[in-house]
Amino acid sequence: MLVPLPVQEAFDYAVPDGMDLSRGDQVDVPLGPRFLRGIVSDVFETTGSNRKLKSIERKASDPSLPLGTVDFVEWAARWTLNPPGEMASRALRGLRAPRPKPERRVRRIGMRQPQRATTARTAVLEALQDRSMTAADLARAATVSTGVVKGLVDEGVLEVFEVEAVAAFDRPRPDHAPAVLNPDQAASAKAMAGAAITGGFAPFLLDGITGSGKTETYLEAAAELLAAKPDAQVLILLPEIALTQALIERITRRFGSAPAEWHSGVTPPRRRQVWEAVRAGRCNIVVGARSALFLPYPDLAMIVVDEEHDGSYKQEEGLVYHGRDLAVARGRIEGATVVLASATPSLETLWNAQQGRYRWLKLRTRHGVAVLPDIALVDLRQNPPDPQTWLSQTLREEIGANLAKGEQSLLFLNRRGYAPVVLCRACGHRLTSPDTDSWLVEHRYSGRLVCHLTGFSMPKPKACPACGTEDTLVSVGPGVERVEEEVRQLFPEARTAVFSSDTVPDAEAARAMITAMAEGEIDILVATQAAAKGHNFPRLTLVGVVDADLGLRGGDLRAAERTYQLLAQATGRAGRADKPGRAFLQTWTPEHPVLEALAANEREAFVAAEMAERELGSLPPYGRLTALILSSENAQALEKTARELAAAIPNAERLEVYGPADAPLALVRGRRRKRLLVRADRDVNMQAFLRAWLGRIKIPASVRLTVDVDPYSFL
Ligand SMILES: Nc1ncnc2c1ncn2[C@@H]1O[C@H](COP(=O)(O)OP(=O)(O)OP(=O)(O)O)[C@@H](O)[C@H]1O
Ligand SMILES: [Zn+2]
Repeated sequence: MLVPLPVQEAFDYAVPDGMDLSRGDQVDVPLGPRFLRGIVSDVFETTGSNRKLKSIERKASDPSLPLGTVDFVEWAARWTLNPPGEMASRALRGLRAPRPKPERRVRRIGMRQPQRATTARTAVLEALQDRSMTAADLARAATVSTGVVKGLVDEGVLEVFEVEAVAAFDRPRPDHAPAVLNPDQAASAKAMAGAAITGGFAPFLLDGITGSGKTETYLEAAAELLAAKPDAQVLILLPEIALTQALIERITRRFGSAPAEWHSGVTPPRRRQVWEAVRAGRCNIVVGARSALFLPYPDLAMIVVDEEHDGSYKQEEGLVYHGRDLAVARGRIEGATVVLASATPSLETLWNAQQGRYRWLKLRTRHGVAVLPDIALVDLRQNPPDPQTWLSQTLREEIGANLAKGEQSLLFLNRRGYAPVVLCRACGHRLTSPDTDSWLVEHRYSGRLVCHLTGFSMPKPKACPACGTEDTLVSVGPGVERVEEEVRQLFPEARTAVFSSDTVPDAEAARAMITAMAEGEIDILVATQAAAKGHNFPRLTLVGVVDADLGLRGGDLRAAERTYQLLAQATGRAGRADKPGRAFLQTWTPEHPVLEALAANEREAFVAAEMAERELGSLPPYGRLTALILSSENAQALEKTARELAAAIPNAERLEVYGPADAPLALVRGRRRKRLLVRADRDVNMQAFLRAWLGRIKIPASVRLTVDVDPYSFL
């Protein structure tokens, strides 16, 4: 039995006589004074008189989980070392949400006629006929006010009744609005669709430059699959909620019906509807965030992981897992086709493609007349911005010229807020978060200083908290808000906007901003990575990267890879339609290999150099890593646990453990943090090693241990 508790084992319960159970069934089981919802993982006969087992209370009326879903959560738990019951409870999330409120609709009572037939009333009855609708829909259909509908209800011509709101997911129509694919696209779509129709695990890398039509291609593959197998289910994962609206609209246009949407921004009642529809096979296409992997698909035939390289697929809080890796695992378990799509695939995925584990499909050109933008490096040593400004002469002139032509520009800076650091001119004190090792970032829109790590915020103080002098706090460095300020001063007549998670907090706001951009209502968009990936802005022809060195300074395992990906994505927004695009990267180190590779559009050379470095250190994808993070409010308990953990390391070959050491972020929300890092060759069974190790020691309640298999953050 898998029950949602932080333990590694499954629980045993006795099956009452006459209860017919099988793997995947939902049951309620007693645990102490409570009942918990469990998933049956195994049913077996015991012999002999073992200890007395408690009995299952009842079999739930909720639908069972499909076997593939149970296999998947168990596999995911073993791989990530998360408790299986907690993984399983992920798969029940939508079911725990409340049902939507019943819908109130109106319908006619027999053939009763109104006493006085006005034009408005006749229009209502004509619009309604013998159907039922909500009063609001009916009024809209008849173009009258809802008062007219209400009048007819009061008179007894119409009646109000309640129906359970069932989400109807219309079947996608594969022949609704097919795209005409170019030869590369068509060959790729055919390969993916063919594999999905045949069935069996088939992983693909869909490797196409930005704007080459990867989305177009996998949607055609999905269409071909659904034409051959109308009951098949397709899951499309996106790294950011901000990208979902555009894709949903595209799918709706392509298939004549909207897909289901699944992410944290979807209301709980809606999530319940989606869960039930997916389980019942009433829904064929799901667009979602990584958590959509846990839905109970009975017939999953294709999983697309769009922008597969994106670090947002890694869930860092709570249950730590990598959505892309779990997508591949789910595909293997379901015997499905998995499509990893990207213009800048991760080194892990490229490695798998090179090894022949993934079939490698390539789209080499942009669709139609569009071409990749020309990328130029702006050497800030030759061409420095004026003091307290951030745009070089070159970039200013380019933006001005673009504006004069009536074309759109995007300025990319991956930093939210106004200024990343606030310091005191009098004593040099830098303002930090009170309980966390991080600088406070100034936000002018909200007038607050914000810790980006924990969300802590406070008003900007008048006096320095260290020396008490007034009016000495200065903002150092730029964030997007500050670049926007500069743009407004330089080009007061331009329509300027900021796109970051502060100005675009949810899917609705993203849709509004993307529409404004697509319709040409914005001239200059200053954006963080929230706008730099995946979007399709047809009128955008100039991209300026304000600080191309930013991501290279961190120096963790993937700093170069991530910077390459992010800047290739950002510059790839330019020139996607008929007009050619240009991109300018401002840098103090134009000789950096990452920037040289970007400017020369030489991804292969960059990848080869980066792979060679990883191979030297036996680092991913040539080796495997796992991080162990210990944290506690109690410094002594933390020290002691770290020492015990270090003393309990099992012997193992081709595997090393580094640490414990203070984490770079040594204090978060008042908790001290220590890290250990395990590196192993690829053929070492990392999970078995970790289980043996962690089985040797007991972690006290005051210390939290997080196991991060394949870490992306090293803080
Ligand atoms: N075969 C086609 N017919 C018509 N339009 C196409 C075709 N292929 C691509 N396009 C258009 O080209 C543009 C880019 O395509 P798409 O968004 O699918 O590219 P992508 O490779 O997914 O992009 P990115 O990696 O940058 O997110 C879109 O406007 C799309 O409609
Ligand atoms: Zn001071």
